[in-house]
Amino acid sequence: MPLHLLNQPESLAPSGELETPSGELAKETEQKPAQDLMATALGYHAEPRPGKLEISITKPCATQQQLSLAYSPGVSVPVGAIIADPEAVYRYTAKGNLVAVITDGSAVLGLGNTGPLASKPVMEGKAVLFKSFAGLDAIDIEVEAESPEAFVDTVARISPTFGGINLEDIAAPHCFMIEQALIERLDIPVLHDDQHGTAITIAAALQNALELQGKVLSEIRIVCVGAGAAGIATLRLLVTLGLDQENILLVDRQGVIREESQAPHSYCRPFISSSPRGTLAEAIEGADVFIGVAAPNLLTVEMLKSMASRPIVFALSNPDPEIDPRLAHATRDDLILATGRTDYPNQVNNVLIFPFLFRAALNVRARCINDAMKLAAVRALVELAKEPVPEQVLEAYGEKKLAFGANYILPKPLDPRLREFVTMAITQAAIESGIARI
Ligand SMILES: NC(=O)C1=CN([C@@H]2O[C@H](COP(=O)(O)OP(=O)(O)OC[C@H]3O[C@@H](n4cnc5c(N)ncnc54)[C@H](OP(=O)(O)O)[C@@H]3O)[C@@H](O)[C@H]2O)C=CC1
Ligand SMILES: CC(=O)C(=O)O
Ligand SMILES: [Mg+2]
Repeated sequence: MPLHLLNQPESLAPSGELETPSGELAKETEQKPAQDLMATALGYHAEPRPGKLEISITKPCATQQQLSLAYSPGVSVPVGAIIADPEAVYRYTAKGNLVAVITDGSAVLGLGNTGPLASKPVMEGKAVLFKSFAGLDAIDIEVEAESPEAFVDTVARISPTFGGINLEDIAAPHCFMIEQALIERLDIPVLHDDQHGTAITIAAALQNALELQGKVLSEIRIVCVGAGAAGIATLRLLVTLGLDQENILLVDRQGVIREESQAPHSYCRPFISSSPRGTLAEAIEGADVFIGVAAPNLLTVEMLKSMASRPIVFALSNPDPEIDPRLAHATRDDLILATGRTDYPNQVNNVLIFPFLFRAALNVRARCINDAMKLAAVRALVELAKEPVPEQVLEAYGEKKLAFGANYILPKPLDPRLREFVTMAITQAAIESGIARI
């Protein structure tokens, strides 16, 4: 049974009671929905058969002739074709539509280092999203690796099977070196989703939220809690898009990262601050934007109250955000709030991006996923959020109306337009930037 659910009956539930005027949550009434979620989630994963994936075959294999084509002797013919021309593998095998979702289990959602075995439901889940949102076949691979080098070696050795490698839930700082090493070593796209999928989604959501709040990226002051995969990649992308490096305070367990010696790893270096502010409470005072990619319940009511007018709070730790959304909304009515969860408005989650980055990359057989493709993905999400929302999406979410505004800053993950709109934008960027192979 997942430890997280067992140990945290206060885990947020969408239909729980509102907080009391004093700000305390009515815990007793919350336990019921949390227990319901436990039972429902376990039942969903266990029945009618364990897990969320199965393999299906695409060629008939019911007669002697079909068997002799699928297996010996017929199968030797495509083998010969691939020996003669390795690119023929894309014509005669499933490689070109197959993505590996690979983890070492070191940073699983916000649950921490669960190890590879316990990460399997999350990785199967990512594979489900690849298939249902982008039509890509994906298989989860959980690796027991004694070092980052061993992990890289394992992934490189199994890479001939796949058209792309989605690295998932690998903790900083190893994730940076692992992704870079694999990009250099392999000729298929490799992407660490928690870095780039998250950064792209946050960048798009932030641009739209800023527009709604009447603020501009180059002038805002931002506090990011979590100096890991998601935090570092997001700040890098936001700086590329115009955020002033001087206006960033990056916070880890020790507080604002202000000195090299205090930084948990060298990837923090560009974001070391000279500010006198040391604690999160000091950092957040007057800030326009809070980005939480760290752990639950780090942003207190007092901190939220101390932010600038019309603040933006992205509390993105999964499954439990840095602040309870109901508490946040009860504290301020001028904020725009997002979480990583499906059961609240404004889901800022990399699911909006990773299926389509790989769909586009595999469509044109791109050797890698480059910056032009990532920036095109940001723009596509920004634009799609401003289009009228189809009836099908309203039905899927049980909503009467959804329109660009404080409670709808990004398209919903179940929006079928994402597949065409976002994939097309990324594909176009791949072609124009010259990395498409077909
Ligand atoms: N909504 C979304 O789409 C996504 C959300 N996330 C969420 O972001 C979080 C981080 O993920 P990721 O970057 O991949 O993981 P990493 O392990 O790479 O980074 C987590 C970082 O957060 C820090 N941290 C943990 N607890 C605290 C704390 N109490 N105060 C300050 N810093 C803290 C860690 O420090 P230390 O190393 O000392 O533990 C580490 O620097 C997770 O909760 C995850 O669910 C991630 C990706 C996508
Ligand atoms: C969404 C996601 O990838 C994470 O929380 O790790
Ligand atoms: Mg993840």
